[in-house]
Amino acid sequence: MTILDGRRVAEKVVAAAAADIATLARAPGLATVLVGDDPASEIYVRNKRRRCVAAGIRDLHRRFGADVTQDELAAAIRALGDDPGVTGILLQLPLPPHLDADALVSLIPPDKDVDGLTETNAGRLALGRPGLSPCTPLGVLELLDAHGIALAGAEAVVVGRSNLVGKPMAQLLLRRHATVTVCHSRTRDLAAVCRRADVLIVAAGIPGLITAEAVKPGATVVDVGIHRTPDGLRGDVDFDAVRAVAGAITPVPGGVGPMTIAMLLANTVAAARRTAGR
Ligand SMILES: Nc1nc(=O)c2c([nH]1)NC[C@@H]1CN(c3ccc(C(=O)N[C@@H](CCC(=O)O)C(=O)O)cc3)C=[N+]21
Repeated sequence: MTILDGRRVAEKVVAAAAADIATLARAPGLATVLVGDDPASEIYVRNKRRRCVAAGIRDLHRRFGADVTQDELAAAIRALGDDPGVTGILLQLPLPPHLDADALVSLIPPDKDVDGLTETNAGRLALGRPGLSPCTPLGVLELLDAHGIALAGAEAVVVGRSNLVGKPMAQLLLRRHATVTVCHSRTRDLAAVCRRADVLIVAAGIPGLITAEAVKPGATVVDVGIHRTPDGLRGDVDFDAVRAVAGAITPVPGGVGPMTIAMLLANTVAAARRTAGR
């Protein structure tokens, strides 16, 4: 059984991004936009900024109170979009409920959209054209590739259908010639579908959802979930039970999370190149 070590692979991706940045005429500038005071979001954004700064990215953080209006935030995102010194924009989700996240994401110029969340980038991914894709699914692929896990012709099952993870994950796996099934909360007999998977990717947001009976012996299991429990950080996969049947598995923490941040750096470099026309 192989542990898919996200921290180790992330180090390599970050080092490659830092080397790329050193060759650019001007360092990329990433605007992380954080609204409100959700403690988990604060930790994620702090980690993202720290890694970016260490790689030579200019940190253009913007912080707004939970009571910011849609119009104020829209004006701020438009200003970042117009600012040539800002080469990437990340709007941390979720937003407080009075804000329309879709409308705000739509204001991000597609070539500054380091999260790959705009309609343009989702469409580019669906059509197989070059663009920016979401960091978490990109990180999952990078982690699988680093461990030589074959995707062409493999049965891949994705649990979860969010715009940030499940849907783009399915698109990326299709692009890599996997046979892709997408499951969700209304799937009948989730365990039976998951058991077909050679590669099982779980992004459901439900702690411990995947137990050993849902995993084919020898399968690769990637856990995108992250939950703060009294026993510490846990994923969507019952790690201790599933590791006994899986051929390879990601830990939480130390699996997909560090890869997400590493791919943010890679996307920030790609976005800077796109906006500079290189
Ligand atoms: N617009 C947007 N883009 C995102 O990419 C995005 C988002 N919104 N909203 C929330 C999720 C969550 N996310 C994580 C990033 C890093 C870790 C990470 O570094 N995890 C560490 C543990 C860190 C800790 O929580 O202590 C690990 O798994 O080893 C986790 C989760 C990005 N997200």
